[in-house]
Amino acid sequence: MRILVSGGGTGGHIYPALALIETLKKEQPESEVLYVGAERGLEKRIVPESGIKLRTLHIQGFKRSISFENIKTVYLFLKSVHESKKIIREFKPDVVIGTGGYVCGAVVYAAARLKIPTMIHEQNSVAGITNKFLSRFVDKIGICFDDARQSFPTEKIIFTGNPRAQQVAGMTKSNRLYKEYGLKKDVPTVLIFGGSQGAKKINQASIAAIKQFANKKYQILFVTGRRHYDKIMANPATQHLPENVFIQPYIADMPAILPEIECIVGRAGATSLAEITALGIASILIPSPYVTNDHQTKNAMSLVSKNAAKMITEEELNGQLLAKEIDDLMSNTIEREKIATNCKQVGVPDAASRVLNVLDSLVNG
Ligand SMILES: CC(=O)N[C@H]1[C@@H](OP(=O)(O)OP(=O)(O)OC[C@H]2O[C@@H](n3ccc(=O)[nH]c3=O)[C@H](O)[C@@H]2O)O[C@H](CO)[C@@H](O)[C@@H]1O
Repeated sequence: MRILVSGGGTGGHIYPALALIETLKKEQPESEVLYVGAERGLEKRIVPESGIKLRTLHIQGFKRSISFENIKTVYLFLKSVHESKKIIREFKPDVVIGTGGYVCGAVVYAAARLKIPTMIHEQNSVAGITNKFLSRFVDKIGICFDDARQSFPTEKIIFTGNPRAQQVAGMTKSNRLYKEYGLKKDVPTVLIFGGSQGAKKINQASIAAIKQFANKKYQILFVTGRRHYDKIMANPATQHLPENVFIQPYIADMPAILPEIECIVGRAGATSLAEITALGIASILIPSPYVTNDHQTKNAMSLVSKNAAKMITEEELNGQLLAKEIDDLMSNTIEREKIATNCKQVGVPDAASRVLNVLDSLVNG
């Protein structure tokens, strides 16, 4: 199969695409893949690191308020559609899939106009603007939450789950935390991170909680996000860290460390939730209130309502509450294991194969 993949902006749209490509390479090693991303997206770094061919487009997202920038956005979109058609004619894909983010708006739209079979993958419980726009033109739509059905034409929808779940589900404990990140062996680990970009409020609360983490029976791996790291490491509160607190800017290979994590504290981005549910890890979710239609709260509630995760709102978040919630969960093994078991029940560990089946059916009829 020749497949053109597009999606980007943030890790939540890129990692599902990469997981899909990984499964494709395993199941159909002769297939050819081209990734089209945005010049300014996180994909520019992440995709080549995975050894996948990348072409980029100069494109930007719409501002929510009316502004002059949006005129530029329309111009860049039309230019990118034109550019995408050129890339598609050169690469000659059998099928094109978009995994969200504005860049795939231009690429998938161009493919549909050229009558190439197309699919989009929606990771969230509420559709993003790009996928909503594309839903009119594409052949199939893969979803991960039943709530997303409301956003799309029923006849195109297939429940697939998020391909990243399959990548993570195949992982086993590897002692990576100890060998690569210097954490202690055989001490339960709490991972704190704010999505693929880091989250300022979660970072502030974590810094405020550092002293309260000292002398606990668990250790903390606090991942700040690359752009916040230097400032955080210059903060007086991080100068003398307790022995059980470790700080990193970013974890390049998150699936490899997740099997070693006892509890996750983080945003409720859809791809993070796919990972958490694939393995069954207890979590305390702090949804970002800054995303379209508050979709992270809806993502989080889909787990909280099944007692498959705990939740703190960003409004109530502070260092004291964060330290207390972590301590309560880490001190109560029975509750933690119950949450982890419920969490695993909602996972879709074969999601990448499910998406590939849809793509195969589009190509082979
Ligand atoms: C602010 C924003 O627009 N967020 C959206 C974005 O989130 P964001 O990009 O933060 O995405 P997710 O939380 O869904 O996924 C983050 C991904 O980055 C990985 N990771 C994170 C930190 C790290 O150090 N290393 C690493 O590899 C995680 O393992 C995960 O695979 O896309 C998601 C779609 O999936 C949406 O649900 C989120 O609402």
